[in-house]
Amino acid sequence: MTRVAVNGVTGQMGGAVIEAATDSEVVVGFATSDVDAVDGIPVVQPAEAAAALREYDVDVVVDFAVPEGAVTVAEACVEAGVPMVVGTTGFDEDGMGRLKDASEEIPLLKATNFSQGIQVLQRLVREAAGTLDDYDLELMETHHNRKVDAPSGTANSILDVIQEERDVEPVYGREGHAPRDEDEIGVFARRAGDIRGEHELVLAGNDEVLSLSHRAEDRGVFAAGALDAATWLVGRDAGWYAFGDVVDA
Ligand SMILES: NC(=O)C1=CN([C@@H]2O[C@H](COP(=O)(O)OP(=O)(O)OC[C@H]3O[C@@H](n4cnc5c(N)ncnc54)[C@H](O)[C@@H]3O)[C@@H](O)[C@H]2O)C=CC1
Ligand SMILES: O=C(O)C1=N[C@H](C(=O)O)C[C@H](O)C1
Repeated sequence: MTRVAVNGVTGQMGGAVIEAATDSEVVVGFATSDVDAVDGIPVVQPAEAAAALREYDVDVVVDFAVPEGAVTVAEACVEAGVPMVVGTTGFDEDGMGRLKDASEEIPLLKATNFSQGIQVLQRLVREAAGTLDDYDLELMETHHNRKVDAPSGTANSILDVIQEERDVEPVYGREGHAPRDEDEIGVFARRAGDIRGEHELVLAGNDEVLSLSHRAEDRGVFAAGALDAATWLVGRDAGWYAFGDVVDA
């Protein structure tokens, strides 16, 4: 059974991973929270992660924390020689660079969204944006009121796909009095209630509208995808991997 450490173990996703871990075993967690254990699982401060990875004989780390915490634990994984699945979003350029550096030494798989549905949505977006190349594009995401990064990592990943197909410039929200430039893509982030994660791309033109959307119903979908990725990653060569590699396996 794969022995998993969860970074961000006291968070919403940490709890979802613990609940979803039926074919894997969560043996230790990392968090800055002032608790000794969660559901009987020992909680260790991130600064002690390298020693804990050895002590608990961890096969792989699953991360859903904050960017600075993910980088700290990635560097502990390099020290301990342990693969890492990174689910945290909202990294700046420095953080992404430090994750890439870690992937020179360990297998590291990063995904802004561990649902298979979003993987398929991104493939549909590529086809639609490339084919309907003169349609106006507008992107909206909606999440719970505790989410601190905006737009979502998933929305940014969808934008990356679109910008590989179309020469568009994001406009983050709109206010004032001005016409829409044809090379704009409006990007909107809504925060309300406990919405798990909704994403919609609208493609409008030629007297028709195409809408591509995804709604996560439970955090378990992300936890299951991350655990599948974790099991898949163990034993692979050092390098930078994507969730699409797992979905296509
Ligand atoms: N890739 C994916 O499929 C998904 C990604 N996420 C991302 O996962 C992250 C966490 O989301 P939630 O669980 O909702 O957040 P949360 O706020 O509920 O949990 C964050 C956790 O990180 C811990 N933490 C804070 N500072 C830390 C540090 N320096 N080192 C280690 N741990 C630290 C907190 O104690 C807490 O346990 C966010 O970036 C979110 O966007 C969330 C769902 C799915
Ligand atoms: O914070 C969340 O909850 C989620 N964050 C990820 C993101 O930023 O895209 C993935 C998912 O949408 C849920």
